[in-house]
Amino acid sequence: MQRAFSGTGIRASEEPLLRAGQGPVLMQRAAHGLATEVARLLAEQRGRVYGARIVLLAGPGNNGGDALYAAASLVRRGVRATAVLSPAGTHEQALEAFRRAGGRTCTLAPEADAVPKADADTGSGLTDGDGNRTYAAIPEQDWLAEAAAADVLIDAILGTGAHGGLRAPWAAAVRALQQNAAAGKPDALVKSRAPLIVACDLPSGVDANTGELHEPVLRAALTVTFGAAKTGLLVPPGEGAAGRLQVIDIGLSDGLEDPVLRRLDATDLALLLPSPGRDDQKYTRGVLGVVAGSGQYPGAAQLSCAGALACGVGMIRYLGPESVGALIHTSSPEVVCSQGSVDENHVQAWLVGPGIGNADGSEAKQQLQRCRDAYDSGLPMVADAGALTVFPARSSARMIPHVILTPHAGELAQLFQRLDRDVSRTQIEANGMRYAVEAAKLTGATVLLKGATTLVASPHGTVFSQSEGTPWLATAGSGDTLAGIIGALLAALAAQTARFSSVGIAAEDRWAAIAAAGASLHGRAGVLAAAGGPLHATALATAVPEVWRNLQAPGPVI
Ligand SMILES: NC(=O)C1=CN([C@@H]2O[C@H](COP(=O)(O)OP(=O)(O)OC[C@H]3O[C@@H](n4cnc5c(N)ncnc54)[C@H](O)[C@@H]3O)[C@@H](O)[C@H]2O)[C@@H](O)CC1
Ligand SMILES: [K+]
Repeated sequence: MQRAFSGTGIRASEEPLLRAGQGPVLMQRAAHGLATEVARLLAEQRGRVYGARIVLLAGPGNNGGDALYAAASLVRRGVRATAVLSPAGTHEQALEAFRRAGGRTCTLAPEADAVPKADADTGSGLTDGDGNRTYAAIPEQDWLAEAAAADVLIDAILGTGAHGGLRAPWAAAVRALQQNAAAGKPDALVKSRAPLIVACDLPSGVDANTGELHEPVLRAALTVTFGAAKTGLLVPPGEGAAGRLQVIDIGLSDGLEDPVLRRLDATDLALLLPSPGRDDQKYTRGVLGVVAGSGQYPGAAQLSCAGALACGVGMIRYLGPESVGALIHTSSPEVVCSQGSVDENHVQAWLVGPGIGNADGSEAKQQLQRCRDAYDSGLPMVADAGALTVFPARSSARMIPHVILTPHAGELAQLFQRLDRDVSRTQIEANGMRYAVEAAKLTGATVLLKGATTLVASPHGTVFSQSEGTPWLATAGSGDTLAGIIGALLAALAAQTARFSSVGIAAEDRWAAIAAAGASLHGRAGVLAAAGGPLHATALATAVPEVWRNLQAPGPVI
């Protein structure tokens, strides 16, 4: 399981080490990790490190210091490195090391434009007329051209000490880089690809605690982060700006408190996914009740059932219009369909809401009533799509973590409105973690916020973040399948608290873990079904069993 900590928490864990004079050691570990990862990237891209060109944007704090030390060691391996420095100052020892190694520098002008001035104390030689050491500087205004020609651009402007976004002159410098990239520079005749951007610790402008973006932000291909993953790198929109994440161990683990956020990995899934015991029968393996579909949206019911069946549910009892039941029978004859009531059906969990429609007709009213009855039954349930409009009407003021709400950002905004909280879809997209957590607290339910990165917030404060999917998953019917997958896992796993404790998840957080496991399975199935190309939702459920088999392959299942 991957764990992420707030930037503030990581800084707090560094404090005792800094007081003990370990700061320089930590910085050297960070710099070594960054240099190793950049060298690896250069070797992958170019076949060798020697002769590569890098540019680093070095801010005034330790983040810039890390990158300057890293670049110094790369220069010693034959890399041509240019550091763009902050007019507000630079980590002095790191700058000295960089210059001694042969790195070139220029300093941004303090004003708002991006035109740099050459360093006053620099020249092209190694000593001046008085025998004082001098260092190489690049001519004025050349850093943008140097950046365009570079293989790698290191963003080391701000780290965990940042307050808000970039200010002048760095904001102007980053915008100038972005404009060059948008204009197609570098010229394809000169160089075939734009520089790969590597973020030092985190992309500058990403809030380490929340993942909020303070534009302008350079989108990184790789983020090399130190000590532990920062929360902001595993939640949207920060995760999108961070690219691939590489965590460098610098020896902080002893001081790290409880993680803010967790991410289930393949090993966790293999341990958590249900598998039938010798004496199991269909009723003990989990019976899922499904209230989905309408004359208007019959496919949503079919897809939900297909998602649940793909997860090996013991039985599905479908409640809904006869016409929808008939369609389900043609695609999934194993589903038991009826038009009965919730009370008449014995199940372990309910999945309610996909495609139930929002018309005022008697059919839709009956489906909505079934959704309410399922909620009143007190059984574990997934409330998706149409069911979100009735759950919860007001803050429940009690804990109902066994109720998993699965909104996308727009549906979550509507949920907030029903709770008299004015939060827009845009606000939710800009800070998903904050609002998923708030919605879970207000409703007492478990809230799964769908997106490229799916967040699951438990009302007890635990947050999971899963990001295994592909953008091809943004297609009609994808959410219905996800709801079915989670419903099946809920029916099978709700009572199996020991399974969760075996991977370090408290019983009270198992609901959120089930939702996260469902999101992970769904994302993996999407990647498999898409295979790099387009995907349609019916292919998703078909892909789930193969994902499942591959997960179970590496080791024994408890
Ligand atoms: N503290 C430690 O023990 C370690 C820190 N490390 C590195 O140090 C970084 C944190 O270093 P710092 O605390 O020096 O912080 P930063 O390097 O993030 O920079 C802080 C500096 O930037 C300025 N600043 C803050 N917000 C700004 C903004 N929006 N626009 C312009 N300037 C702004 C501040 O005035 C301050 O001078 C980490 O991200 C990591 O890269 C690593 O070397 C590992 C060890
Ligand atoms: K940075």
